[in-house]
Amino acid sequence: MLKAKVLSKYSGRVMAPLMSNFKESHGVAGFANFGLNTLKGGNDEYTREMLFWSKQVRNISQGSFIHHKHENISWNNMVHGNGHSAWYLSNGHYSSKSNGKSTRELPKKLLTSVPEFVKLVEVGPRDGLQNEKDIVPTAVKVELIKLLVSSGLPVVEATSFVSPKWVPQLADAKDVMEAIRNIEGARFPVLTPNLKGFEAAVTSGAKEVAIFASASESFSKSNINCNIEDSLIRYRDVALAARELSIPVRGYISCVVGCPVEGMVLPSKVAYVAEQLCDMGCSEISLGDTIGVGTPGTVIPMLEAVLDVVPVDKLAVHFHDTYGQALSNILASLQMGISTVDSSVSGLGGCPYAKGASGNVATEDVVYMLNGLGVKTNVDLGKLMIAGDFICKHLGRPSGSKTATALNKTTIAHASKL
Ligand SMILES: CC(C)(COP(=O)([O-])OP(=O)([O-])OC[C@H]1O[C@@H](n2cnc3c(N)ncnc32)[C@H](O)[C@@H]1OP(=O)([O-])[O-])[C@@H](O)C(=O)NCCC(=O)NCCSC(=O)C[C@@](C)(O)CC(=O)[O-]
Repeated sequence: MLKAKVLSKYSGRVMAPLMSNFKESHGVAGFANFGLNTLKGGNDEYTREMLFWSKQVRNISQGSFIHHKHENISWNNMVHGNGHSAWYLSNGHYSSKSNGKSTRELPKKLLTSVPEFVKLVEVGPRDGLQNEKDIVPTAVKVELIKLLVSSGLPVVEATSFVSPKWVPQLADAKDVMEAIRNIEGARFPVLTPNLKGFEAAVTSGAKEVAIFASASESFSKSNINCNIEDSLIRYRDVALAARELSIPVRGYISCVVGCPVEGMVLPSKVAYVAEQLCDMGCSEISLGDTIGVGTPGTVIPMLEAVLDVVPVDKLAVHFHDTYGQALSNILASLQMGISTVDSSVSGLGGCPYAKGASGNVATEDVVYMLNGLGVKTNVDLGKLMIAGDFICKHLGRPSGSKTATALNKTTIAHASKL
């Protein structure tokens, strides 16, 4: 019932435009075409949904979407500043602020379901720094966290209480927690893979924890050294201990679209793990495209499957940007009602157990897009860029954020004319 409702609600709005892209890319080989190849792979579940969408495209192509295309948005509009996305200012900057219209006033068919407020969960200090070749000093991590909080981010994932043999980059978890103990204005969840990690986290002052399961057996084994069922048993113990202390638990699911070893991951597998995490009392479930292979074409069916079993207000999305698809996937997720988005300042990150995966979507890019949509985040983009500059200088490399790069270039270009 819910499934049918979700499909009828989203397939027309979201999938019709997407299907024409599928058609165009049909037949292109390689992993970059991951979504489509999985659809072509003869998998029944996908094939059924594919047929459904094709029908929707035929029905809609004569009607609302094509017609709508001419109504409000054109590329010229956007670039020259009459649209909602970017405004050229006299100081040589583009502002991503919308032109004062709320999301509700934006083109109705595509954007009415986008939430008015999005909670950003900054994962840079944890997901970002866990993958650095050189270990970042504790003092730098702490300064980064302070700068991120001062930009207005409401949640900053601070570190992980995992085995230091597995992730030496975060072996200073206790010291980080000690140093940020008195920082106000944000919440600081930490990753805990088992009871040992949970107890250490609580002793170090953690008030929120996150457990991290996988939708792929192979990734579960390489990341936490056990299969999915055993991980769920472990996590039930953590969730129980947390409930006794009234500590909220976030549940992650990795590899929600693809796995570095197994390839395609079925939406039903993701939904199964999501339901288990929900049943054990997770207050939020973050769906991670760990290797960044998803496109809206694979992300939407996955979200539909999860929405059948977990209420939308409990869901968060976590996209790595390996194939440059993260922002489109986020927009599709927002259109489906999800209002919590994970991101990483300057696009830091990657998972040490997912070879080839690049960083998370950059927080600066997400804030820029949300500003353009008129969606509130309470994050100050300028202050966020200061945090990004700080960590990039320390790491000795350019920002992974296109927004930060563009705004910094504009500033330099403008200054050189003065
Ligand atoms: C889960 C384990 C511990 C199992 O590791 P194991 O080796 O199977 O565990 P064990 O119970 O046999 O213990 C081995 C040693 O680790 C110690 N140990 C055991 N637990 C802890 C602990 N909590 N803290 C500190 N030490 C610990 C334990 O005491 C023992 O020490 P020894 O006796 O050899 O000296 C290990 O595999 C591990 O730490 N894995 C974490 C790996 C990790 O952090 N990966 C990155 C997470 S990112 C992710 O999952 C994706 C996500 C969330 O970002 C979403 C996305 O991007 O999509």
